[in-house]
Amino acid sequence: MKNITFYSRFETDILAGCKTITLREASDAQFVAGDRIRVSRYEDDVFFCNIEVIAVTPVQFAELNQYHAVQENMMLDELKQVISEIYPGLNELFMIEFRLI
Ligand SMILES: CC(=O)Nc1ccn([C@H]2C[C@H](O)[C@@H](CO)O2)c(=O)n1
Repeated sequence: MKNITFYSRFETDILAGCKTITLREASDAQFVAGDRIRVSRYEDDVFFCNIEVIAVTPVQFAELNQYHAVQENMMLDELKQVISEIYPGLNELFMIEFRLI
């Protein structure tokens, strides 16, 4: 089974179903609809759930909007700040939509 990691601070939101997308660089978005993925914490690699990919869609940083913020359970300014810190200067992102399984 494929694997993806999330920073541990997002674990609670994912398990609660409040965070239903993640925005990643191309090398971290090699998934297709229907993939079932093992999810673990980035910091300690502890498994915490499985997800199914609904869709993977290119999105530019400049296009991020309220929809993306709601799906990430963040304010839009906060989301842009988080993305800028993880991927400084990167405009080409991929939105991975997922559901808990
Ligand atoms: C290694 C790595 O990049 N790990 C990541 C990348 C992104 N996230 C989170 C941060 C935001 O909530 C979204 C971005 O859409 O995904 C992460 O947890 N771990």
